[in-house]
Amino acid sequence: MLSVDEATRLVQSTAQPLHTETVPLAQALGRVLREPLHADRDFPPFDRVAMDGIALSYAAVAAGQQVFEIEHTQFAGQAPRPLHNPQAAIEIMTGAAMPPGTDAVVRYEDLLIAEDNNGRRTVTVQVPPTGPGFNVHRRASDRQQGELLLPAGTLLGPAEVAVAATIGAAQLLVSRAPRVAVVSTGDELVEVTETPLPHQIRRSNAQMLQAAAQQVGATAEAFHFNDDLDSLRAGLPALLQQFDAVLLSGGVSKGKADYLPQALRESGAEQIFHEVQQRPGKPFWFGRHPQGAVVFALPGNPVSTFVNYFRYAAPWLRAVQLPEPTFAAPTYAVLATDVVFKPKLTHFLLVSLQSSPTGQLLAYPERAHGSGDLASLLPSDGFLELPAEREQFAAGEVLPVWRFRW
Ligand SMILES: Nc1nc2c(c(=O)[nH]1)N[C@H]1C(S)=C(S)[C@@H](COP(=O)(O)OP(=O)(O)OC[C@H]3O[C@@H](n4cnc5c(N)ncnc54)[C@H](O)[C@@H]3O)O[C@H]1N2
Ligand code: MOO
Repeated sequence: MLSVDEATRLVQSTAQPLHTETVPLAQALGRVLREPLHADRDFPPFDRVAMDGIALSYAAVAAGQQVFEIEHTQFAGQAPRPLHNPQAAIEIMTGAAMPPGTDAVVRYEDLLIAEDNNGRRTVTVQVPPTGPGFNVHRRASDRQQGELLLPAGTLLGPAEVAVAATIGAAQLLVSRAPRVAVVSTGDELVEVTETPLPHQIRRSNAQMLQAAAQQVGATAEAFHFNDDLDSLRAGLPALLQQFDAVLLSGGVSKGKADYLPQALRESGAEQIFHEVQQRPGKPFWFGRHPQGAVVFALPGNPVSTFVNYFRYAAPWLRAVQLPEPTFAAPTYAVLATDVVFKPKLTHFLLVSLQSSPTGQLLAYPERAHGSGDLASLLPSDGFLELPAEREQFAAGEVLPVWRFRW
């Protein structure tokens, strides 16, 4: 049977970059940038006043001057008017451009302003600036015009959206969202809005996969088939041709109604593998339509579907949005208790994660009644990957962790 590493390599080998599209900045969150973005101006674009107070020439302070006449007041957004008399000062606000002739700023907290009967205002500097540039955010001190800010392949979060906004990138070239068909199979499954009979359950896996695919920037449509070879044969070919990925749950193990591997093959999908040396999720079927979708047919037990989605499908859905598909390396956590797992299978162990006072990420195994225990996902933050070669895992061991909650 295929190892988890071999299965991972085969899944990764099917990732091809998706085409691009242009979206308005307001819709770019969570998308992957497919063009490099450079600074249109220096950051900051002018010598920026960093404190509310007065701007003056440091040379006057260095010469021992403490009292300055205020020539005028300048607000942010006003074109700067120069300082005429180098022994005077300009009252000034944070965000304004430094007026020509000034090079240092004194905060209101460090000065006293007095006004005489003629409305003439003078300022006494109580805490002098220590040099030119004091309380000034210097032009180009952060980034220079033309510098690369966001390379192609950057995942756009709020910080990236802000940087795109500041350089005037109102439209962004991003990866097209992966189009995903989410397919549940099974006669026991009813709609979420229905009241199940005693022997039925609601279709939770399809909702889960749809939500999870949306989380990585995909658009996901849901479909359902009963355990019936003819309806699978009739419905699957269109899905395989129209979508980038088809995520199925259920119908892939040894049951008499587990028709999916056969129906997928008859619908034009090539099997790449069936069954991986892992728990949960051993019956995982993976394949591809030569002109269409990559197919993740995940075992139907809810935890099995969930864990296998995050272990194989989510990284794939992220990778195909990159200019050159690459797969993020796993992160690591410290096992908090001893664990014994005897089968010769890679074990995906549900854990909750806590940061220790010494800065370690500690993984606490969560109680779970096997891969049918949907509710065991609730206290869990991710799953550890325990290698198949060993049975005993000691508290303190560092192991790969796949997080589904941050
Ligand atoms: N003889 C064997 N039986 C089973 C094996 C095996 O190796 N030999 N493997 C077991 C393992 S491991 C798993 S996992 C399951 C997976 O089987 P299927 O992928 O064929 O899934 P189903 O039988 O269709 O369903 C399993 C279970 O999950 C529930 N389910 C399915 N779809 C959904 C959904 N959309 N929402 C909520 N729940 C769903 C379904 O009702 C079943 O209870 O097979 C073992 N059997
Ligand atoms: O894949 Mo099954 O989930 O081992 O129970």
